[in-house]
Amino acid sequence: MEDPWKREFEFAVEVARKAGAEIRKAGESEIRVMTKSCTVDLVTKTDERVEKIIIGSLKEEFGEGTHCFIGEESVAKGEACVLTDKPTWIIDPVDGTTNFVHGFPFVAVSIGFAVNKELEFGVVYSCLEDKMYKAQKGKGAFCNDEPIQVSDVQDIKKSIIISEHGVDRSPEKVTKIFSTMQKILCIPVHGLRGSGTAATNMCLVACGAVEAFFEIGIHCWDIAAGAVIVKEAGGLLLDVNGGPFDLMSRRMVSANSDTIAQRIIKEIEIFPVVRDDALVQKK
Ligand SMILES: O=P(O)(O)O[C@@H]1[C@H](O)[C@@H](O)[C@H](O)[C@@H](O)[C@@H]1O
Ligand SMILES: [Mg+2]
Repeated sequence: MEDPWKREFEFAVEVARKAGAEIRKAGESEIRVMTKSCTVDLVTKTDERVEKIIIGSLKEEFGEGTHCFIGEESVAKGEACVLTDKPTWIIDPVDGTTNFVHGFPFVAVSIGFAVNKELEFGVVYSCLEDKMYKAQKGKGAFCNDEPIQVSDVQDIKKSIIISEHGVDRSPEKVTKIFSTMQKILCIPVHGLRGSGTAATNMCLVACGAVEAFFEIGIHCWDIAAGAVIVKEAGGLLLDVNGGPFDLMSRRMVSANSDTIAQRIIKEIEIFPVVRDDALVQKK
């Protein structure tokens, strides 16, 4: 099978590893914490610096203007968040920023790549675990170059489900989030987990450590890379209402099978979120 984006894929792995080393080094010294949308939506100088390193390296390697970029911290500063047909890098420089600030050991660099709005490959580097997850469309999923695949558990009562509460602390949303988690827990499932980073959660689905991850409130940069990795590991992605996966919708279910996905979807109490491509952009 032809491999038109091989060079971009291989370079993305290199850049993710370099970015991970920067994050580990930064974690050894004072971390300056700032906030974005609310007091618990944290960002650090490391997030911003690492995103600049990633995008700068990609522009240097592939030229200015040939590719588009959607980066979490660039969007936070007002850059557009619109997916066009052009080759587009979808980047979360530090997924699990709150974990990074607290020294909780799950922090990932997430680099997705889409062409004609189709995800071509994804790289997630869990840098404190030194686990490099990667996948190209049609070519399987790997962790540290070993093939990975989703769990074969079909009985929801023998599953672990992973989700996150996000940064929105409004009572109506928190109630829906925890009511959903309570319903799933009391199916009962073996357990509920949350690593604190969507990208890592998706890789845990891909390697069979958990059966499904769902979340309402994530962003395209949290899940673009993980989406390819889950699919190439034999999993599937859906909207939380059971419809087709929509990268920009800020909600999704990723699972090892449709059986598990549909059982989870039955319990999810949906609340509205503003799409990534409807975010107000810099004038
Ligand atoms: O803000 P980052 O750390 O990039 O993303 C985090 C996780 O990916 C997500 O799952 C979590 O719910 C979110 O709160 C947090 O922003
Ligand atoms: Mg992030």
